[in-house]
Amino acid sequence: MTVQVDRQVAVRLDAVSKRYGDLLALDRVGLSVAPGEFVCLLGASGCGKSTLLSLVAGLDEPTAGQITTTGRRVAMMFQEPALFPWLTVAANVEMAMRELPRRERRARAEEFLEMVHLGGFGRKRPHELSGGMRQRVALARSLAQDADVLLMDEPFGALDAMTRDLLHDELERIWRERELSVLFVTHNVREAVRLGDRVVLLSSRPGKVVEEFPVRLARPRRTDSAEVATLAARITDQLKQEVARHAETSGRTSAARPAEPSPRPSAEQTATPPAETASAETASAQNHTAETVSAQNHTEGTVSARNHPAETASARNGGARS
Ligand SMILES: Nc1ncnc2c1ncn2[C@@H]1O[C@H](COP(=O)(O)OP(=O)(O)OP(=O)(O)O)[C@@H](O)[C@H]1O
Repeated sequence: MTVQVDRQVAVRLDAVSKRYGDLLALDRVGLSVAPGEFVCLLGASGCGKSTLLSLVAGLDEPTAGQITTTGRRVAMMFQEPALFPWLTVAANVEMAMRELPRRERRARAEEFLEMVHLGGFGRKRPHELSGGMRQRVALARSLAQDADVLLMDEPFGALDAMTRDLLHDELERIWRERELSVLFVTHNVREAVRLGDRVVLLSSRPGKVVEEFPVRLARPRRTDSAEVATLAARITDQLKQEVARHAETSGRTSAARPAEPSPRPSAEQTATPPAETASAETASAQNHTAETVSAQNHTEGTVSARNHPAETASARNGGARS
């Protein structure tokens, strides 16, 4: 493993591949996120988006290639907030700051809860909060890790449209205020255009970067604005082509070889994505987190660099894994 510091990028993947047995999940992916940049990652179900995030988080190792992160700390947020149900909201946030003295931890937890507009909810238990509020707690916990790189795996996928809109606004505000670098996975093309400085499209298995779309629209954006819709439609067209191309390729492959059982519905097995969302392909949205992140890591909620030994070198000091 090479360790290097590069302050010019928050995250960089150089020719990163990941193989699970016979399955090539990612194929020589090249991608970078600049410090302070917000990059959204889109692609059909099963193209390797979560795999990519877990490699960057250090939860798994690439089969080939190199990953460089320069963040002091990398925090990860999942679709399910995974809070400890027996702890109060404040204690859940404090968990991310175990190295601090108790009094300081408490004060800082309250600050972070204020930041996500949950001041005064610290004594509640997670079950007393709505889904959106729980996700805010998860966001507060990520921030409490003092992360400057935030990896987000469909964090708002399970929320209703109105709550999602509100959280988009809050995430955008916090991203700006704290100068975070964000790599955000979503199936929702409009969400990607609403939030991203850049939208990166991954091909279907194996996952590979097929196109990048800079989003040059003024902020704050509205998910339902004409400008967002126009770019989202362009990206959706490209995504559809990619899904169709993959269906053709895998059709040829399966004609040559007997089909292997698939652990989850793939893009080509389901309906063509409707305009501006890739999520029609994903019957797996609910299963997703459970499938790709171990229960243990997940219980830790926002997995911090500190909590994961493999992340330590890169996340704390900036470093590269290969
Ligand atoms: N631990 C694992 N062991 C074996 N195969 C895996 C593992 N994790 C992921 N895969 C496979 O790798 C491929 C990519 O999975 P991944 O979850 O990264 O895709 P995704 O794009 O995030 O999917 P979705 O959009 O449905 O969440 C899939 O075919 C999946 O079945």
